[in-house]
Amino acid sequence: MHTSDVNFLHITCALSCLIVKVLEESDKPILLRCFDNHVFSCESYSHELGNLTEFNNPDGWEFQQELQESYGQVVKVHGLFGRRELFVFDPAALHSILVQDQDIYEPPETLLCLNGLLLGKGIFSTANDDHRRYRKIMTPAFSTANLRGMIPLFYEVAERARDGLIAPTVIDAPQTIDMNSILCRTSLEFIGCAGIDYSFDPMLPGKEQTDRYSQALKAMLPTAYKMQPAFPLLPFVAKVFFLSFLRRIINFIPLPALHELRDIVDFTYAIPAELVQNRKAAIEKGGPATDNDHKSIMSLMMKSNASAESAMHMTDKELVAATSMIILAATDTTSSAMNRMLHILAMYPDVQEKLRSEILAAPEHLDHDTLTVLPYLDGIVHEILRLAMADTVLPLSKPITGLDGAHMRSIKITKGTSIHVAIAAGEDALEFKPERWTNDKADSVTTKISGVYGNILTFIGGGRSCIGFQFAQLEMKVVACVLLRSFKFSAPDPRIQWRKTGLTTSPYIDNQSALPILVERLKTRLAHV
Ligand code: HEM
Repeated sequence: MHTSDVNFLHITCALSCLIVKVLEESDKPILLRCFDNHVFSCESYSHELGNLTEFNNPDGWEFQQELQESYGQVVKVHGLFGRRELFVFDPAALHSILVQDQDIYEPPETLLCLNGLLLGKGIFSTANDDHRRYRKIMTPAFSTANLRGMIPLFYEVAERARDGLIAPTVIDAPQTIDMNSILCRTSLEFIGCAGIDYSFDPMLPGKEQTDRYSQALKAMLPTAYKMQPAFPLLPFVAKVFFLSFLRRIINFIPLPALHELRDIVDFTYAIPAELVQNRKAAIEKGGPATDNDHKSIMSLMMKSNASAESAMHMTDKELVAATSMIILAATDTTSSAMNRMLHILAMYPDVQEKLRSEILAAPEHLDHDTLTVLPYLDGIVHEILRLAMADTVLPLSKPITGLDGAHMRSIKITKGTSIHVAIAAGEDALEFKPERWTNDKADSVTTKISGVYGNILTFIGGGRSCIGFQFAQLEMKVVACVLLRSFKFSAPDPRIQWRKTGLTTSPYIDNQSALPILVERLKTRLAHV
């Protein structure tokens, strides 16, 4: 089964664009055991913006694919004002960057500063020990035991989407529905309810989603990226100016995008700040704020404030930053993956029917452990999330040849070089094969690349890997179980194109974000809708 027409593989990272920066001069990091290929330099670029335009272009994934196909395992690309950057596909190099030598590769300071100015101090705006501290505080909230407790919430949200957003439209006859808007609302509501115990959207029939907080968060990064050429100044700005002074200066700079961004930042601070205060007050009174409260990620994180270890305590500001960061990290990424899933299922009726049979043979409400082991569902979700199968990517063991003709087994990386981590590669990378995941086949590949499981880099790997990958997989599984029991999906609009939007990809038709799919109610199977 080939899906080049869907280009379904590209789901990218939450916030940091998968660029890391080398912190020390070193011969060590990139050990390339590649065949006699060249470190090619990408020829076409602008002197000011380098290759940024190509990377940020809605069709930027094609550019990355072209780089890999035309040049090889390591490509020299151009950053802002002619800076040398590397694009790396080689699995041994990726392992070195993400796992083995991760301490000498960190996200660029500009990016950490940007995230810090927009969201506050937290997991997305810090490096080294600070980052490790935030990760240590947040990790227990994503434990299997806690995820088990969240499953009923996931079902409650998916069923509200089914009953409020889809069923009323298809009650009499099949209809073409924009599933993108429904899945975006659903994924936000998932993280709202299970993440911070806050309902963004009642998901009632005929009502548009109007939550201003989520819309402001969504607009934050695209608005900031309008000022990307000024990003190199951010570390200086963050070091020299107090935030309160900076805020005052902004009022006098005649840049509409900057003012827009200031208002977004103010607004997105207010809601989590209120949530944190309410939760603290409830805890002080001795009980949870609501019935679900004790299960949400936020309240689980707040538990660390009772820890005897003071480094595990979070200030109110840190909790506010963590709230916004979790919502940003969890929303577009998951809705993009769920969109892919429905698009693929609508394109391949046999796959959809096979999955529906497995779901119908199981009880209607599954617990965590059953959701993790339904084999075909598991294969589909892994396959949708898969980005690269490294064992087929690169011939190994031979040195690389530099532009000067010299053979190299390693490349000297100068301090400050930015490295782009390639997350989609592989000979059969564009083929949709859920079967490759059955019986743990994917884990038996020979060349390991450091992802969180089974040789994929969808969630990156190492110390900055996605903390919510199991949360996301469970959301996708619950959505598949609830929707496939009730509806049949078919005839996706052939004009749907997957485009890079900010940091993830979304389905588009004529420059509008949309995933029109024909939805039919399965009457015999759904008495209650
Ligand atoms: C299909 C859905 C998802 C995808 C593809 C995804 C992907 C990623 C990637 C690639 C990173 C690394 C970013 C970087 O280093 O620049 C990341 C980090 C992160 N993700 Fe996810 N993510 C998803 C869902 C979620 C969810 C549902 C949550 C929370 C509930 C979450 C929370 C986080 C956090 C907190 C980090 C930062 C980890 C750190 O820096 O230590 N993600 N995610």
